[in-house]
Amino acid sequence: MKILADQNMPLVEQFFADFGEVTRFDGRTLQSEQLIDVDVLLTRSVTSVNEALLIHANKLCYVGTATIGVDHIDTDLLKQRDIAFTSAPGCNAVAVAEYVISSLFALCQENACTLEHKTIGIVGVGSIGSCLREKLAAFNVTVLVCDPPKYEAGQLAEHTDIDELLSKADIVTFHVPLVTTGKHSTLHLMNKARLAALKPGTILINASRGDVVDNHALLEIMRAGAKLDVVLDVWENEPSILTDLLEFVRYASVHIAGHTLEGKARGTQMLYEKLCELKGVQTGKALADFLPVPALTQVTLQETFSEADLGQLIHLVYDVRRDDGILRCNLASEGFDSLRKNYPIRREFSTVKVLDAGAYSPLLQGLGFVVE
Ligand SMILES: NC(=O)c1ccc[n+]([C@@H]2O[C@H](COP(=O)([O-])OP(=O)(O)OC[C@H]3O[C@@H](n4cnc5c(N)ncnc54)[C@H](O)[C@@H]3O)[C@@H](O)[C@H]2O)c1
Ligand SMILES: O=C(O)[C@H](O)[C@H](O)COP(=O)(O)O
Repeated sequence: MKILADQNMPLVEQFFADFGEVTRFDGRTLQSEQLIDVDVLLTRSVTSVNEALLIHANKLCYVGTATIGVDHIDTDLLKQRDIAFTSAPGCNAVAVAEYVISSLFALCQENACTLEHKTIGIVGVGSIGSCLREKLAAFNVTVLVCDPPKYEAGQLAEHTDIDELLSKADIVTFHVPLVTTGKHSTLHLMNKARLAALKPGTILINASRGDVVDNHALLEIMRAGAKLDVVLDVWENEPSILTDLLEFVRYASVHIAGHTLEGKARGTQMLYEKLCELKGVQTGKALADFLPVPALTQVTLQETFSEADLGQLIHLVYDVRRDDGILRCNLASEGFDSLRKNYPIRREFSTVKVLDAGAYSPLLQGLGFVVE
């Protein structure tokens, strides 16, 4: 079996070698000829899997994307051609939720405020939105959620209309798929009118897809003096992003919110499990067999630890400002894709055991730390 895998996908050889020969490709430049005689295609979000790419795919029987978003895949075409397909739902939900938590604590530190009594609007309450909601549950905050498709399907008990949510929220964070048609389209969900209507001081976070926020409109209102704390992980027209926006963005990163080692590796594992299912073989390999020991494994809290120190603990594991620095210092010389490819190792909160957490145990557990 010939397996073609994106070069930025970890652990493919470890998981897939028993199925056949693994060849790597550059996700942005994959050509249709490279799919001749290929049985399995494993992609990330930068490869459009469409008619043009599959024109020479004479043996393709399985396509997997190690991502949650599937806006780069023509799933109808795969169905028509009887090619099995899977994405990796939930693989990086924890990673993105931790990106948001890290951003919020960094902003609180720099703005000399706390999360207490803030109203946080989560738009899109799927894997990521729900994970973030759970992490925020132990804090004294009001969480408003907006997810019309889920609400209409009876899968969400409460729901706040987007415009009402935007009018009330101190913090609004987007976790929707990119949908370009229909009544729940998310293309420019944050258009100029909605951006302009945000209260001064609002924190606006987009770690979903760049096109969900109209970047030119955002630039326009920021240039006109809007007072927003903007955090952008995703951008319109990646990798050629609107660099003029950077000076108005508090934390900017290169679409890496989901790129913890665990998040990326879970994606590969999920594609492996699907292939095992398709081939009717047992899944003999687990993530824990391959993940390296993290650099930081244990932290002991002292009696003096208080909620004011929480940011320090969170940022020990992951500080979004590292990634902001990477983008600002290297974008011009390295380029967006290269910074994604060479993203430094990042681990999840669950890789760190917190000792002597005492009264902070529930809060820390809720955030995802292991508490003993
Ligand atoms: N920045 C990153 O690294 C990164 C990582 C993972 C996912 N993502 C993006 O985040 C998106 C969400 O991920 P997820 O795992 O939570 O997906 P998910 O499919 O589990 O959840 C998405 C939710 O958005 C809801 N939704 C759809 N249209 C909506 C609308 N118009 N308004 C409000 N809600 C709407 C859906 O009903 C669903 O509940 C992905 O589609 C992907 O594009 C980005
Ligand atoms: O949709 C997703 O899962 C993410 O956007 C994904 O983690 C990031 O994209 P990629 O690294 O696959 O290009």
